[in-house]
Amino acid sequence: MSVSSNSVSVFAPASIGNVSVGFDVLGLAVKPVDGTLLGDVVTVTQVDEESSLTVLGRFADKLPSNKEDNIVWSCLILFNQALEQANQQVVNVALTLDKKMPVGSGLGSSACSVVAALAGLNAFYQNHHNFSFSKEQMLKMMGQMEAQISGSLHYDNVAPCYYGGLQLMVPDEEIISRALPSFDDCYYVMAYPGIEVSTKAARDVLPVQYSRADVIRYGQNLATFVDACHRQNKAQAFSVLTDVVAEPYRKELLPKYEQAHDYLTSQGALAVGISGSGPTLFCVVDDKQQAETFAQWLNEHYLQEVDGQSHGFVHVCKADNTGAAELLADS
Ligand SMILES: Nc1ncnc2c1ncn2[C@@H]1O[C@H](COP(=O)(O)OP(=O)(O)OP(=O)(O)O)[C@@H](O)[C@H]1O
Ligand SMILES: N[C@@H](CCO)C(=O)O
Repeated sequence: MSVSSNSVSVFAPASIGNVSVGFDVLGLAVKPVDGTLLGDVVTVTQVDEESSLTVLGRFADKLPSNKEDNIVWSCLILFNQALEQANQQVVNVALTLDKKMPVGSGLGSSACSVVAALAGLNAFYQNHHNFSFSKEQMLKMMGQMEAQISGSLHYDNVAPCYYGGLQLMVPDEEIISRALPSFDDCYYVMAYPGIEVSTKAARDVLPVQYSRADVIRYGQNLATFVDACHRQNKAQAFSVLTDVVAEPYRKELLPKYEQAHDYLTSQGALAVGISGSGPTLFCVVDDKQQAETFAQWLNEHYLQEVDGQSHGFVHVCKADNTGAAELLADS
């Protein structure tokens, strides 16, 4: 991708929301080991004419055709309001969204667009107008946009997507998210089956109340996982990666999920779970060859055909510790 002197392009990566044990409070950014850009790219270019939005890319036709209904446009409006409040000059920009991420996939698709747009605008103003908002201010705006599109405020996709790595949401408005040490030798096999599950629909199937036993198990699993991350104890971390909040209810929405989960677990996967609100499945291993073998199996057994066509894909990934990143010319 080439970037002209008055424009900035930012890439924002896919993420695993919840990571099984932290419903709405844990998220991990991931990147394919083969170098594929799994995420969205937004380019911001200063123009004399009115501001505009162009949508390109493999999944562009899955988005509303009206620019006002695209979350990237809402990001521009929010960012411009924030500039005015900060007494900064607002300039007209042409935005281009390269929509590489399937919508309703559980890969944090809307978060990728939100983060690429807002981080792109911030980098543009920093590079060309010598002004930028702080990372904390940016993350708050990202959360606001994610809430607008998905109907509820959860940072578990935008925080890892923006900051990179494994992020834990903390109940402090000034901090919002803390980085946890992740397991950098692990592979995350991400299998998107090619069907759409809306985040709202996947939240609607969840119970309103949970039993005391589930609450205790949830707290113990999350606490044990966080402790194991800090001590870099992989065996302990993945032995408790069991979701008692969402997976038991959401798996009904995901054809072939349960069979895939049971097969991969029986073959030695360290953990298998639903990425975000699904339908993407993630599977953790610490051996590259095993990751490739599982990826092949998931390609053959988890992807679905819709109207005779398959839109799914499988990627062998690692943790993306960079998060949103400016793309340099010709990168
Ligand atoms: N740039 C955009 N990217 C993604 N979704 C968008 C965008 N603009 C508007 N939308 C709309 O927002 C809704 C996003 O729904 P949802 O939250 O289920 O998707 P998602 O964020 O892609 O899901 P997930 O987090 O599971 O990947 C869809 O109806 C989609 O058409
Ligand atoms: N934590 C959110 C993530 C959505 O991608 C959920 O599971 O509903």
